Amino acid sequence: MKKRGEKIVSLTAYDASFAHILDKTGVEMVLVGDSLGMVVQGQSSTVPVTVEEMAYHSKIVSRGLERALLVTDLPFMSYPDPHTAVDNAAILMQQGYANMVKLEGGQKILDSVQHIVDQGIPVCGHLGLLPQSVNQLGGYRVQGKDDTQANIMIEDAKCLEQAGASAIVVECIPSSLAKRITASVSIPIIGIGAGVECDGQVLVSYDMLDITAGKRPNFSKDFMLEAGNVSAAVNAYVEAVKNKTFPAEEHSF
Ligand SMILES: Nc1nc(=O)c2c([nH]1)NC[C@@H]1CN(c3ccc(C(=O)N[C@@H](CCC(=O)O)C(=O)O)cc3)CN21
Ligand SMILES: CC(C)C(=O)C(=O)O
Ligand SMILES: [Mg+2]
Repeated sequence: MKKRGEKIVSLTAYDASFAHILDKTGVEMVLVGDSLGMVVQGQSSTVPVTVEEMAYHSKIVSRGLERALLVTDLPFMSYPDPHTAVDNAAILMQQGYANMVKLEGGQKILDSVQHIVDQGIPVCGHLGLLPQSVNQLGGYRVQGKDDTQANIMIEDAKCLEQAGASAIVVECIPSSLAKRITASVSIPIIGIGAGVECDGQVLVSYDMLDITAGKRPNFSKDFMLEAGNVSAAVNAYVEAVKNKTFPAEEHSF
C-alpha cells in the first residue's frame, strides 16, 4: 500500500463488537492500544496497564475481526530486556491472538525488537510522543521540534526498519518531520497527530466518536458530529484518510 500510495487506515478497539464494526467498514489495521488504560479503565495515563489486561482485550477484539490486521501494544515495563520482551510478546500472540506487537521507543529498544522478530513475531515501532514515558516527559506534548531531536527520530526509524520492524507509528510530531521519516524508510509510517503525509493514520476510536469525558487531543476529530451513528462515523473517517482530507492543517503540528 505504501508503494501504491494508498493510505492505510487504523483505529483502536478494545472489544469484539467495536472491532466488528471497524473490520466491516474497511479499517485495515485494528490496534488494541494501551490507551485502554485511559479510555476504558479511566486512569490518568497508560502506565498502570498490564500484559494480562492487554492479552484479555486483544483476545476479545480478535473475535470481532475477519480481515483486519490485529496489532497489540506491549504495555509499560513489559520489554525492559530482550528476554522479557519475547516472553510478553508471546503472551500477546498466544493468548491475545495478535498478528503483530507494538513497542514504544527507538535505538534503546532495538535489541528487544530484534529478538521478538527473530522469534517470528511481527513488530510495529512507535516514535515521537511515547505515552509510556509521560512521567519523564512531564506531559503529552509535541516531540521532535528541534533539529537534534528530529535527526535522532529519523535515525531511530531507520534502525527499527533495519532491526526488522514491519511498520512504525509516529505520534504528535511536526508534519514536516513525519514527511521526512516517511521518505526515509520503506516500511509504512502510521501517523497520529503527525500530518497528512504519512503512509497511514490511526486515532483512538473513542476520540473520533466523541466518547471523551470532555477532553480530546487537538489532532483528533469528532466524526460522530456529522455522521450520527457509529458505522457512518467510522466510514467517514476511512474515506477521509483514503482521500487525504484527514488530518487537515488544524489537526497537524
Ligand atoms: N483518548 C486518548 N487519545 C489519545 O490520542 C491518547 C490517549 N487517550 N492515551 C494515550 C495517548 C496520550 N495521548 C495524548 C494525549 C494528549 C495530547 C495533547 O493534549 N496534546 C496537545 C498538544 C500539546 C502541545 O502543543 O505540545 C494537543 O493540543 O493535542 C496528546 C496525546 C495520545 N494517546
Ligand atoms: C494511539 C495509539 C497509537 C496507541 O498507541 C494507543 O492507542 O495506545
Ligand atoms: Mg499505545
